[in-house]
Amino acid sequence: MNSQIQHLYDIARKPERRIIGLMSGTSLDGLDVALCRISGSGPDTNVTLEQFATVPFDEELKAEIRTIFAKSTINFEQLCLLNPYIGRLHGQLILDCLQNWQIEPSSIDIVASHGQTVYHAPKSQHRRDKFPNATLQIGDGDHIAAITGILTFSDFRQKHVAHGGEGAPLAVYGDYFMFSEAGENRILLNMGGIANFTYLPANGDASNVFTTDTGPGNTLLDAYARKFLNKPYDEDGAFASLGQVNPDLLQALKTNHFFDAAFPKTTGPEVFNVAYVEQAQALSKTTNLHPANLMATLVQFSADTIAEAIEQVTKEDETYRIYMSGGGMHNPELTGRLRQLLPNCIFGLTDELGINGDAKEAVLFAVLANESLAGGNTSFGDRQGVPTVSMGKVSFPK
Ligand SMILES: Nc1ncnc2c1ncn2[C@@H]1O[C@H](COP(=O)(O)OP(=O)(O)OP(=O)(O)O)[C@@H](O)[C@H]1O
Ligand SMILES: CC(=O)N[C@H]1[C@@H]2OC[C@@H](O2)[C@@H](O)[C@@H]1O[C@H](C)C(=O)O
Repeated sequence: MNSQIQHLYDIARKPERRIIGLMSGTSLDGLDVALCRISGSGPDTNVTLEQFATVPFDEELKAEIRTIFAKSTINFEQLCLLNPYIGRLHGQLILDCLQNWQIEPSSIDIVASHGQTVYHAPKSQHRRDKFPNATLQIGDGDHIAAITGILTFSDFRQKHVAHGGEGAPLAVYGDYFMFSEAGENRILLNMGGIANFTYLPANGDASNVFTTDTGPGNTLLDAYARKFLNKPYDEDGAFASLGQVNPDLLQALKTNHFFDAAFPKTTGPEVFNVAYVEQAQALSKTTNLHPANLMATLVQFSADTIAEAIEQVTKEDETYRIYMSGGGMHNPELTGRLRQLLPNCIFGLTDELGINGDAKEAVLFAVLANESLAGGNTSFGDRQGVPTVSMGKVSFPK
């Protein structure tokens, strides 16, 4: 037997595994590196976050990725070059983090890498009947395994697509395994570039659990922060706080079939981008809006669409706790508006549940790899969008 197969088998049988989860999201802010200690599987999964770092991307790398990111027409050579480049870079960043933390790479069992999404195209978006849901993440796992010498799981989303899902959101699995609590209706709200939430009913019934994207989180705010402020984001919503919401533009922004589609559903910056906003401005005759008013309207757009989606799963006579994560939780303009819109919900952070909200998505991929190794038995019912599968492809270091 190939000794690497034996090694994989041995890791799968361990009572506890050390797994590094990696996430580089739609905001292109940096690589989230979460070193987790995980035991059990399925609803008995136990995660301790040992270390966490976000390694910021420099402007040069962001610019390279942006040449192909969420664009329907790109330079194919650039895509081909970035695939191994990002894999090697992620591998090197893992080694750097381990060195900072004074941890030997040989003590890590698995790397679980999301990669960089470069294009996301569910059927509802591409609308070409003969083609399935589609999504593409790059930063090949073979390069991460070769550089780090650590067994690597990667490319988690394709299996979800192969079983009828849209390849996202995958948060449903990790959120159910880590955060489901009998007796409490929970909503795990992640506000990254795109916002999504997981609904965890108090009865703990896996067949009622789902995660759905709600639309933009920070992606439009960041795009206009780059444009108006020459900064990667509007820190603490300071610029947005100077503006007034324009109701006509807000209405035009909310006019899109994505918001009428049933849960679970996904989207990305392929839809919600500067061109989308410019079109809404043209339709609502608000092209001359003051930049601060535009920013305030975009914050309201994110808040309204998140709140309206959450209202669809909440009942007036029940209590819900919302646990926030993702960069948007740091923006008081966004969270303040959400609190106003959802007065019946009690707001907190996933940190209260033991997982740092900035690390949550990276932890998810560690949990998914753990499930592929040691679980895979939890049924989420026979629903499209939450297939019961083991995700991730294996890369051996040699
Ligand atoms: N202090 C702050 N004030 C305002 N916004 C902030 C602040 N801190 C972080 N953010 C926002 O959070 C973003 C990063 O969020 P996060 O890392 O969760 O995104 P992501 O993981 O790339 O996205 P996705 O979940 O869509 O893949 C930043 O680009 C910025 O918009
Ligand atoms: C295709 C893709 O990368 N989607 C991301 C993105 O970022 C947030 C939202 O859009 C979510 O659908 C997903 O990531 C999280 C980790 C998920 O799959 O749950």
